[in-house]
Amino acid sequence: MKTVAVLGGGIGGLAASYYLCKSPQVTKVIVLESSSRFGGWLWSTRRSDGAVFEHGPRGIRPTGAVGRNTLNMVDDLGLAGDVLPVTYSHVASKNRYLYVNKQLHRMPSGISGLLRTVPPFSRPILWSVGMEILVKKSKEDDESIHSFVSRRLGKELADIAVDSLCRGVFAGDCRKLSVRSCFPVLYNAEQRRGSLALGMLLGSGPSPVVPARPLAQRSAKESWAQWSLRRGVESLPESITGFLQKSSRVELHRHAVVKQICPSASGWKIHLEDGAVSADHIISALPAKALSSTLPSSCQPLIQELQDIATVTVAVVNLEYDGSILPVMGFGHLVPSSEDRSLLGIVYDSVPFPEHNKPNGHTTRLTVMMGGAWFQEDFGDPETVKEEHLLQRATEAVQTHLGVTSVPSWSWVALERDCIPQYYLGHHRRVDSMRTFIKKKNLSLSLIGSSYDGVSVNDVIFSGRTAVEELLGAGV
Ligand SMILES: Cc1cc2nc3c(=O)[nH]c(=O)nc-3n(C[C@H](O)[C@H](O)[C@H](O)COP(=O)(O)OP(=O)(O)OC[C@H]3O[C@@H](n4cnc5c(N)ncnc54)[C@H](O)[C@@H]3O)c2cc1C
Ligand SMILES: C=Cc1c2[nH]c(c1C)Cc1[nH]c(c(CCC(=O)O)c1C)Cc1[nH]c(c(C)c1CCC(=O)O)Cc1[nH]c(c(C)c1C=C)C2
Repeated sequence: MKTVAVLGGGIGGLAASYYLCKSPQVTKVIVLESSSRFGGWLWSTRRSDGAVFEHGPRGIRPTGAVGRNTLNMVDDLGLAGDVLPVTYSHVASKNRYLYVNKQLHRMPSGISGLLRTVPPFSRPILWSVGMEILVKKSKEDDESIHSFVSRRLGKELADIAVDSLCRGVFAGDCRKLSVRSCFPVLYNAEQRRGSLALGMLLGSGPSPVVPARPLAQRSAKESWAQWSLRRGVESLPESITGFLQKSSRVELHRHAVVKQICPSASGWKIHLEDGAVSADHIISALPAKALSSTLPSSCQPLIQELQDIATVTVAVVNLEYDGSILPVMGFGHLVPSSEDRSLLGIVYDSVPFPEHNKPNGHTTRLTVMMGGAWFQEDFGDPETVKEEHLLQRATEAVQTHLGVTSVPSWSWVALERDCIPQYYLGHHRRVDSMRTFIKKKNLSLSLIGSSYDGVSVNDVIFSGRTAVEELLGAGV
């Protein structure tokens, strides 16, 4: 019987609490969240007229073990009726664009797209994929994503497509990000099969077994590419919080800033701004740097490793326009760093999720994402950047990239500080070394959340589940 303290009430902390709560082995779960709300970066604005705007994640992938796991949770929480699926045949799945040489280019997809030379690329993608089979496997234990893709698929794909992809997932620089930690499927395909193409055909290694419950089965049958929720992605943490509130074994604390955690004879003493709580075990779902500042000096090597996990700041600008203003239909477009270093991309939210538009109004919702690894060099110190400046940069980009000359009828600017961890070269060694330290020192501490084993909502939820399984020694 255990008291477990969960530090941080983002989706990672909530997911861990949800799995803990399902086990009769746990006597008490104490969730400590510093802010006034649970959910962390899952943050949706619901306007009184019914329109929904996402300031964090907007689409969640249903595929793979981690995707099925999230859908199973959504099913269990009774949210299946609120799911907004986007199938692979939807225009938002088929059309993704790159903004290169001041023009939008549809990313090649389907066999015919891969067979032809499609601008901005100078030869067919299938040619690069075919040649890739002949490239020898690397003996390095890690490599930057840019170097990996240049070596295997050619510099052009690395400079344009992969540079953009890394901006559209990590808001990061593919020359610094680790292929092993950011795209383990690609790294494993080379290591196990000697080639990406063969890895894709034959599989690149085992993945956890997660049986599909009805919603996940429906997603596979209907070929969903991504999904959201009717009242926005924030409904997921809200629903988990509702589930936890019903349990007499769970204590949920908002405005509870964790200041210090100290190992004690029986586990941990956790110091808050006002008072302290004790726990047998801690699951930390705090960002790595936040956890590092709570640890005692006896944990010095761990403190240093946690501090060394970099993060980037992203400016997220939601815009609403009257009428249908888009020149093309699709999920959105990404901008490679060679075109504009700090303008990462624009999501055409109204296309995948028209249900989030103002009902009975003809409007278009867009989200412009800026900064990331290039934030400081363009905008300077996040503390001093002005919202009006970010809004102006965002509307100018909509004008130049999409030819929209009208003024947005509504806007929201969010400066999201340190919101995406960057898994730089050697990240896997750092994470291993932190977990080895914890084991060697017999610390009853689990590390979960986006700082370690994947940044997607699915990865973060799965990290919560894995930590609970390791703690309780059973499937949950
Ligand atoms: C703009 C943006 C777009 C994204 N888009 C997608 C997407 O489309 N699909 C996708 O799958 N993922 C997406 N992600 C990634 C995903 O949303 C995040 O990686 C994930 O939400 C991180 O969850 P977390 O619980 O690990 O961390 P967080 O959400 O950061 O939660 C940590 C919590 O800890 C709290 N905390 C911090 N310090 C303390 C302290 N001292 N004491 C107590 N509490 C503390 C914080 O307030 C916070 O609530 C996106 C992220 C961003 C920022
Ligand atoms: C332009 C900046 C960003 C956009 N989304 C994100 C950033 C930083 C964050 C983000 N997007 C995705 C994930 C999860 C990845 C996963 O493993 O599920 C995160 C953290 C999903 C995603 N978005 C794009 C791609 C290619 C992916 C990967 C999964 C998938 O294929 O669906 C493309 C994309 N993101 C943004 C835009 C404008 C865009 C382009 C067309 C916004």
